[in-house]
Amino acid sequence: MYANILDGRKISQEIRKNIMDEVHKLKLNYGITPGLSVIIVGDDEASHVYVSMKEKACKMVGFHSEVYKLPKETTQDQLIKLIDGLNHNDKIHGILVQLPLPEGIDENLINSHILPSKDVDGFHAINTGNLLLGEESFIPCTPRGIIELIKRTGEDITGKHAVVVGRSNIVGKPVGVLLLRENMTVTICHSKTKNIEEHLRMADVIVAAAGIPELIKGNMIKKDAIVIDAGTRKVGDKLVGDVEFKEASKVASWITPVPGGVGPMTIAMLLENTLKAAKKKCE
Ligand SMILES: NC(=O)C1=CN([C@@H]2O[C@H](COP(=O)(O)OP(=O)(O)OC[C@H]3O[C@@H](n4cnc5c(N)ncnc54)[C@H](OP(=O)(O)O)[C@@H]3O)[C@@H](O)[C@H]2O)C=CC1
Ligand SMILES: Nc1nc(=O)c2c([nH]1)NC[C@@H]1CN(c3ccc(C(=O)N[C@@H](CCC(=O)O)C(=O)O)cc3)C=[N+]21
Repeated sequence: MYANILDGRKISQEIRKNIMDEVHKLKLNYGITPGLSVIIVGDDEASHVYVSMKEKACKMVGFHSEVYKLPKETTQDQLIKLIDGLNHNDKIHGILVQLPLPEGIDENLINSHILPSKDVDGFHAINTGNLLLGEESFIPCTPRGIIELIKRTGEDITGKHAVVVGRSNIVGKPVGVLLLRENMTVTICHSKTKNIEEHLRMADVIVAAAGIPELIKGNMIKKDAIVIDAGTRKVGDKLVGDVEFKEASKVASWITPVPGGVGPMTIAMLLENTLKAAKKKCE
């Protein structure tokens, strides 16, 4: 094993500890308890697992947390009414609608019904636009977690080449924007990219977010690259990333494991965003 491991579990624990302290101060000085509402529609098993992880994390740091579990037949209008109520609820500082939503519900439309100041996922068009403009905004949790992991390597990435695999609105695209903000030169690959291996071999930083188990092999990675694997896919009863971990860790300088890499960081960043939303109440 050549690579250093970026231990998302450990880093997220440190972040949570800080959040816990901040929550304590916020309660003591302002009487505010950060509150997060999570809405989940339908009965996708993996989504329910993620939501209960979020709920548990909220409880651990002393947040007020509410989960709304709605049947898959829920209409767009019903969902909007629920969001409207939460927008007006003073106990709630952050609202998250778990994706994907059942067919027939417009995700962008739903996300843009959340007040931008409570949009802790950063998926509202206003937050998305501000991210692109370089203005203050809520930054999506997984991309934020990925940048935090890269920073923890301590390596200077200025002017170096990043290759992102995946262009979704929740991971690939925003992570590309954030890497650009870190002064990297960014290539974004996707399912139509013809010469993906060629791009990968040039990368100083690889961010994998395709959701294809072990798509990226060890021999596609440049020596000493930083490899961040956001992919998570159940194969049998194992959770597998987009990177062939064993081979990749023989060439990369830093690598994230799956599980225990990007996943826990996503949740830590959700807590940070919710804390930030609650703190705005004290300004
Ligand atoms: N750890 C965490 O906290 C999180 C993990 N995830 C995981 O990250 C992965 C991606 O999630 P998400 O962005 O929502 O997924 P999407 O399915 O929305 O997007 C996948 C992206 O990967 C691209 N892609 C698919 N196949 C290939 C291929 N063979 N070569 C290159 N690119 C390909 C797609 O291209 P195209 O656009 O052309 O279709 C698309 O842009 C999943 O495994 C998901 O579980 C997601 C969110 C959080
Ligand atoms: N509105 C919205 N916001 C999201 O942030 C969001 C979403 N929808 N839909 C789905 C994806 C996925 N996601 C994960 C969060 C944590 C882990 C995580 O902590 N995973 C653990 C393992 C968990 C397990 O064992 O299954 C790990 O990687 O170590 C994974 C995935 C957030 N997402």
